[in-house]
Amino acid sequence: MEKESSKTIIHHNLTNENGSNPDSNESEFQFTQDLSLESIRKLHNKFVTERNWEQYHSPRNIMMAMVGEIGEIAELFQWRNDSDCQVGLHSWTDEQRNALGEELSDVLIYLTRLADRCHIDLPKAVLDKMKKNEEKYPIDKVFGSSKKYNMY
Ligand SMILES: Nc1ccn([C@H]2C[C@H](O)[C@@H](COP(=O)(O)OP(=O)(O)OP(=O)(O)O)O2)c(=O)n1
Repeated sequence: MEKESSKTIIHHNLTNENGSNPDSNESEFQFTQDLSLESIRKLHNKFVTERNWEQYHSPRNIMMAMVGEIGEIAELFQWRNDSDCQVGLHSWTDEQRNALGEELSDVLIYLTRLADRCHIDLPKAVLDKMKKNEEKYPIDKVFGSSKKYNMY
């Protein structure tokens, strides 16, 4: 049987038999299409090689850089009240939203770099993990509940 691409598998998981996503409608938030983890890995690899920075990019250094960037995300949220942290972050200024986008990007860039430096095929690992999550949390058992799997 022909091997299904990651893209096809994701499409199957997110759509019903009519090809539409049962969990969303057209007006809901979506990402820009078609930026794969592999393309991020390649772009960043080029950026690093052009600067002769591979020597600094050990798995441990990249892991620490990623944690630092996660701290920068936490800083953008710290001391805000609940009403300022609602879905969509509509009360944030454009400047604050741009800053968040930059920090999230730094984390994603370092995450793909960390997977690359550890020779972990991240897209495959994500699909495998999603499958495991689905098996561990069957919809009929967990619907509407946020308990951990060992509490059912
Ligand atoms: N040795 C490095 C340094 C930077 N970068 C790349 C990956 C990140 O996307 C971004 C991080 O850059 P900075 O360390 O300058 O961090 P910030 O952009 O968060 O700046 P600041 O710390 O001033 O907020 O640059 C990298 O790959 N390797």
